[in-house]
Amino acid sequence: MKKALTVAGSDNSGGAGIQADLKVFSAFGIYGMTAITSITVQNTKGVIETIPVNSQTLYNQIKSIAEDIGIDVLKVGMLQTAENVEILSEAIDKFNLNLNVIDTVIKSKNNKSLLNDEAIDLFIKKIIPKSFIITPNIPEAERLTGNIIKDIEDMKKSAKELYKMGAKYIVLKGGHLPMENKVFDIIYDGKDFVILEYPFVKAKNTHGTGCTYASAIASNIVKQKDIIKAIRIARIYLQGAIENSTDIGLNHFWMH
Ligand SMILES: Nc1ncnc2c1ncn2[C@@H]1O[C@H](COP(=O)(O)OP(=O)(O)OP(=O)(O)O)[C@@H](O)[C@H]1O
Ligand SMILES: Cc1ncc(CO)c(N)n1
Repeated sequence: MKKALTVAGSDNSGGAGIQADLKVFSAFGIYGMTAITSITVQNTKGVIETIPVNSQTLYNQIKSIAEDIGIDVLKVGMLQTAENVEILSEAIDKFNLNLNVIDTVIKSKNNKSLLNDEAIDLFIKKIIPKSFIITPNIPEAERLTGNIIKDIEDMKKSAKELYKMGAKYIVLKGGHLPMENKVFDIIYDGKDFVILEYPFVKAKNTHGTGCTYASAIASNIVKQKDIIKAIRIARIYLQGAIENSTDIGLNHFWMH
């Protein structure tokens, strides 16, 4: 059984963060493990409170798993503090966590900060160059590049600039920019663009789509070498989770 570690915040409402990641790993038959960066208080309406975990405790959580059970793939979500960014960078080097999916979480849907302003430059400097895949949404890509993104051409331009920051694959998610009832994700590997096009679903609650997508990608890149195929499988799974969602949120187990 492949083993995945998620380094992320706890979402007590179960839709995003650590809780979503563990559901996704389970749906794909992956053994899921956690290193919690922040305890958040949230519900279907949004994030109410965030309490960061001490960065040494974060490091110890990663170390205890890396030195014992082992980590086949790493998924990273909310980090909240500069100290957590710094310690994660050390842990990636120390434990060779090079097969990873880094979700560039900056803000929640209700605009609550999930990565402090002073941590963003450090994240660009220390984490993006060590990333295998990064998965920014449109506002995050705008914040990281300084660009304004209004259409697919803008998405492609920003994907190229994000690639130059050092990740091997960029998955620029277009959920915030629906066009004619369609959503587009742009994948860029430094050479070619792949565009994934899906119908926009008028779901009541899509809380946690970003976390769910990133952990589905992590679950699949550890199973097979064709990265584009792995991302496609993750996107099909995500669409099913959205289409089968309820008022509470995504249905992570729609395949079962
Ligand atoms: N209503 C929708 N219908 C279909 N696909 C969607 C919808 N909303 C989001 N998606 C898809 O979900 C994925 C995540 O997109 P989005 O840009 O919303 O990420 P996110 O903002 O990081 O998510 P979150 O912050 O809620 O975790 C993308 O693949 C996007 O295309
Ligand atoms: C813990 C956590 N991570 C990420 C997000 C972004 O969806 C959230 N709302 N909560």
